[in-house]
Amino acid sequence: METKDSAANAYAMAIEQIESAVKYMEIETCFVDRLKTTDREVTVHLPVKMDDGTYRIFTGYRVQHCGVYGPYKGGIRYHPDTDLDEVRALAMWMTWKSAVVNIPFGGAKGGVNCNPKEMSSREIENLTRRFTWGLSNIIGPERDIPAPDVYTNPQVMAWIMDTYSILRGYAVPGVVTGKPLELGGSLGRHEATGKGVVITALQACHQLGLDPKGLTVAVQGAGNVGGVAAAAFSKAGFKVVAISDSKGGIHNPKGLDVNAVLACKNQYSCVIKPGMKGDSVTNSELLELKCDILAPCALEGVITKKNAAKVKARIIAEGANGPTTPNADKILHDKGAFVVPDILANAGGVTVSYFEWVQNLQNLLWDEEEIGRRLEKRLCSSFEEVHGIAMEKKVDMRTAALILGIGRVARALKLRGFYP
Ligand SMILES: NC(=O)C1=CN([C@@H]2O[C@H](COP(=O)(O)OP(=O)(O)OC[C@H]3O[C@@H](n4cnc5c(N)ncnc54)[C@H](O)[C@@H]3O)[C@@H](O)[C@H]2O)C=CC1
Ligand SMILES: O=C(O)CCC(=O)C(=O)O
Repeated sequence: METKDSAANAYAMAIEQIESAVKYMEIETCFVDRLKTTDREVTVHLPVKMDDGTYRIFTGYRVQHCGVYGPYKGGIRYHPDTDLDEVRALAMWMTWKSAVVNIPFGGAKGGVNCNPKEMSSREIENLTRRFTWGLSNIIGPERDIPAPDVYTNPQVMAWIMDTYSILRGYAVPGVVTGKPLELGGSLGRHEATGKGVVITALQACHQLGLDPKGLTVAVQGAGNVGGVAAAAFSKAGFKVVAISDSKGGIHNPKGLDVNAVLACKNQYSCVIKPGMKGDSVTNSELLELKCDILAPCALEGVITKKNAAKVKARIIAEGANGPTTPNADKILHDKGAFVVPDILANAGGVTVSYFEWVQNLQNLLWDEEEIGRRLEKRLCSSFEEVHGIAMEKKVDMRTAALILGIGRVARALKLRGFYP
């Protein structure tokens, strides 16, 4: 039961989602209980030398939810609001996501409670090396493979890889994905999540009989996911009418010059500056704009029971993890909105991370065309599977994706010998 209907507790959201999905499944209670708990939760306290010579203690987490399929997998976020419950939820969503796209990874997530915007590059490097050292016994190419998430990037992955490699005594590129290309990163990984949002949104348009040409899109978030998604929507013929970042957004109903907005973000760390064709918009206003597709690509818990009825988009393509609360899901479903859930819409990232890991283990390099082709094929077939379940069981796409993901994980647990 959802009481707060906000991002206040992502873990409560994740548990409520499991409870809704299992109502449509034949699954023993012991599996449900097992999947509501995590395999391992590590909290580390990290003394970090700051540029002024003082030390600050940061708290970091790595939660491994379920590793029945293979190594745990999931990003690491650096954010001032990160806490254990958020990381637990994100780890659970990783388990379902990998299962939905049928990738042999378990779910994990990591986070450090910090504000990287107020830290120098050296301080972030010191923090990252300490964090890696703290996790060094539980991560590794066969154990748990981090990747970028909010406010981390390929450089942070390079520091993780370097620290882990120093501890092992040889270079271990497969310990992280989303690395710089020079260190064994994969072509197409940077673009994968945002492109995946567009690939799955196109599938949703197809299901609804909508011609994508000229459909309007509002994108919340202008980082790795939102920025790439906005550019890919525009390239695919959609009209992007709004883009935001943490400071607010820009809106132009006639369509934005996406490249100019992203160049502004790159140069000035904001999406709007005087002289640009568009009006400023707050992040909450953006969610309620008149548009055909809304792509929340920033943080969790932004579409709630307070604003869901005011969302005008016909398709919600969830680039972010957990942007919609369970109460909001019901409201959106009742008003006929088509939600492409996070564990499908943003699964392009982990899919190409899997390709990166496979390339690292085999010491080979696939070209970008091959990666793009494999990514599209996997996302489209996963969309079809999820949509098929939604039709058969008469449920929304999130419930269908959870039924698929939870079902696969429960079957794997049973085969491994986790019997009632
Ligand atoms: N990077 C990846 O491959 C994947 C990321 N995700 C999810 O996508 C979301 C975004 O992640 P990234 O783009 O990687 O992070 P990022 O750090 O590259 O970008 C985050 C963006 O969100 C904006 N933002 C931060 N707080 C905001 C707020 N309160 N309102 C509006 N915008 C805000 C930032 O300004 C920035 O533009 C997260 O939910 C993450 O878990 C999901 C799958 C894969
Ligand atoms: O690329 C990965 O391994 C995971 C990315 C991630 O953190 C996510 O999908 O939420």
